[in-house]
Amino acid sequence: MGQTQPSERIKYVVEGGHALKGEIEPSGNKNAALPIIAAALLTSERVELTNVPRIRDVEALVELIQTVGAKARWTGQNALEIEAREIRPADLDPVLCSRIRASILLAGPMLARCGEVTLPPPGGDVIGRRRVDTHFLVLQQLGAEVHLNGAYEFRTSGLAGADVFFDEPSVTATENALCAAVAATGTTILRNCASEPHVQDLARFLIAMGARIEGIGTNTMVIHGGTALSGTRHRIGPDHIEVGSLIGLAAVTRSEITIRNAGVEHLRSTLMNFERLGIRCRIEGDDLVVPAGQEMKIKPDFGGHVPKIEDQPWPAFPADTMSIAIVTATQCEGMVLLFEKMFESRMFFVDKLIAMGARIVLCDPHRAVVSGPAKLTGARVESPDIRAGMAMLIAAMCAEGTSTIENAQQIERGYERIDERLNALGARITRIPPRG
Ligand SMILES: CC(=O)N[C@H]1[C@@H](OP(=O)(O)OP(=O)(O)OC[C@H]2O[C@@H](n3ccc(=O)[nH]c3=O)[C@H](O)[C@@H]2O)O[C@H](CO)[C@@H](O)[C@@H]1O
Ligand SMILES: C=C(OP(=O)(O)O)C(=O)O
Repeated sequence: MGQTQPSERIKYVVEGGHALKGEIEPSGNKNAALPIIAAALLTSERVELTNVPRIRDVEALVELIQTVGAKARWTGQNALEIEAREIRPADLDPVLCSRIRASILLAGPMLARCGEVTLPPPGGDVIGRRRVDTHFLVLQQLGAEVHLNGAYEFRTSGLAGADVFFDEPSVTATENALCAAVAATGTTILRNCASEPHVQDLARFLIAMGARIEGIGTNTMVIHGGTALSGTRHRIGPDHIEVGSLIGLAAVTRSEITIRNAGVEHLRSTLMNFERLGIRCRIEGDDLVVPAGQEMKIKPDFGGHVPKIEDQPWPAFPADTMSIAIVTATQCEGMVLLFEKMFESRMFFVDKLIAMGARIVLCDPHRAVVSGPAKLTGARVESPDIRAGMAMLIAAMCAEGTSTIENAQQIERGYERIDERLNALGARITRIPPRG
């Protein structure tokens, strides 16, 4: 079922300096598809999902739900059917779990269906410490016992609603709590929880299954648990991080592109921060036009002070768009501080941009000052994580000469057929090996 083997090394050879033109549609949101696939285990009935991104992380989670007994079948390029008639808390492959962060998302649904699950530690992007404490905190309050024994052992004799306060608005912990709470008896209140578009999408999916959830899109959700959950059909929403990536890409390559069905209601903080870099987009219905000839002048704060782009929990600027903002800023006139608060090593990739000619001072693991514009030159670089990989692809596309991006399978964990889709707009990306 996997499109590429885990051990397969992929590289992109990119010829820089080509402007793009045309229309593109974002894929479904990876971080919505993952909890929704896990939540399909909550019912024994058939769930039909469309607009599922066909990416490595999704393929890995599909393999994991098959291990516990679910039947999963791709019925189209982006259509996935799941039927979890009989589920058992089988041993999950530690290597597969360590490849994706989302393996932890099986905790809530498996507790609800089987009363137990043992999960090897999750993986995901290597961008700093990936804490799981919030997952334990919230699931314990909903009636689970958690033991650390190399793997994480979750067990419950019955989930019960509770008034839960999150120590931080963790995205995947909120998703686990939602799945546990819909199956718990009584009412649950989740306070200080996450509210990202993918959390909202999961909540809507659960409602379509029969759950009762209030407060979607806010940091307090109320769940009236214990309702019977049935099969349903659901379309995964567009990936707002991919939209942010496309905006940055269009701006630095001086291209005009139209992003169709961009999910504009989720783009306010993204658009606001690109405007700080002198990049303005036009909203036309649910499409987003990135016009050519952007000003690309960083707007100082009032009084001429250096402005700041910082990530924060939703609805503020998403952490996953930070690497894209950094590479985009290298092509803008002026100076800006980029402040990443969530992960200790997400910014380390800037040394690769510096090697290409970018003017960046990494002040500490969380803050970088970018001064632009800088002429970038093609180089051989390696992608450490999904978003840094995309940032390097963007850099390579606006650089003079040819670049090679090694470890591009990282990019493909999060972006579907990105080489093909960008080449259709005029990019020159050669994937090695070619797609089979
Ligand atoms: C599969 C999935 O959905 N992955 C996303 C999810 O990961 P994930 O759910 O793993 O990330 P969390 O939301 O739990 O937290 C991420 C990190 O940020 C820190 N933290 C969190 C909240 C906060 O207000 N302040 C803060 O500093 C945490 O300590 C942690 O180190 O959310 C992250 C933050 O949006 C994204 O980068 C990931 O793409
Ligand atoms: C950090 C990311 O993903 P994950 O949490 O799956 O590692 C990301 O999508 O940028």
